[in-house]
Amino acid sequence: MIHVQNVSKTMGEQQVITDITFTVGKGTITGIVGRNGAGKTTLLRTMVTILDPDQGTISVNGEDVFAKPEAKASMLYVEDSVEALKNYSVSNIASLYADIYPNFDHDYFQELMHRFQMPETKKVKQYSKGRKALFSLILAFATKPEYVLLDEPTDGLDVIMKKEIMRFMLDEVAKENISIIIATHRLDELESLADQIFVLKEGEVAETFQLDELRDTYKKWQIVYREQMPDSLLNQLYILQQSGRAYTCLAAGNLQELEIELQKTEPLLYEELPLKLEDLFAAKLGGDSIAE
Ligand SMILES: Nc1ncnc2c1ncn2[C@@H]1O[C@H](COP(=O)(O)OP(=O)(O)OP(=O)(O)O)[C@@H](O)[C@H]1O
Repeated sequence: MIHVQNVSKTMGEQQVITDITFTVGKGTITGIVGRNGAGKTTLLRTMVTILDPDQGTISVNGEDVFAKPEAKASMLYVEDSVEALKNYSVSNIASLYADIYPNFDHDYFQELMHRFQMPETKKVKQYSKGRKALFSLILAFATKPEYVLLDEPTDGLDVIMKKEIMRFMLDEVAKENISIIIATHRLDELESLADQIFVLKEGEVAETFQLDELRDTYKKWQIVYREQMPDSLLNQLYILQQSGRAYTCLAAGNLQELEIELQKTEPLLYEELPLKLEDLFAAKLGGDSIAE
């Protein structure tokens, strides 16, 4: 677990982050969302001890990262790392990583290179922007960290590449129990993946969204009727999507009572679907981006 507790940081004259507190659990995806200049990079750089906080503490698995530098070894921060190495070949960089990171798994690296059909012979600078981003992630995950911190990992990439990278990250979380912390200005790219999202505004956590809490408050149902959903129920649910007589909806309030009412309307079928943060945003904000 990572604990960020009351962390503040001033850069030059400016208070860049103020009193930030949050926790990152194992095998989860955390989004740090905010506009340019909100303090996302400063927060990530402070977490991995590149910057010293003015106040507050950061601990990983119970160890303070400033008091015990080895505590930060389980975190890997990906920040344009490939840019600095762009004149090297892929195999040179893999060897370099193997030297620096004791857990670097060469077989896994090869497997990932193969899975994403990454040409191996090239110098990294010959990769497209999307391939460079993917290569950074392959390197990161091949070092088998517990926590990966990513700064705008899909910035400037096309939609297909973004989807590929997002799927890759979800896979890693599921298979390897890795925790990922992603800083981005695009809420919409995270809301279907993240377990929790912190919205940073002018260096402060302005809003927090947590899937765990959401599960206590909401239910998501898919309901199919012979005809249409009766108005009495329709008025009590938030319809996320309707396709003919099939409704995907969000229920809040007295969930037990609502389910009884739902059963009384005799739908052809209904089932509960897993909740995602994006459902909440759709219901609360009508899909507007809260990062704007
Ligand atoms: N070395 C520095 N000296 C003075 N101010 C700085 C320094 N580094 C960052 N800042 C200021 O801190 C603020 C937050 O920067 P930061 O890079 O953390 O934000 P960000 O949310 O990551 O934004 P971006 O997406 O643009 O990188 C900005 O206003 C920036 O000008």
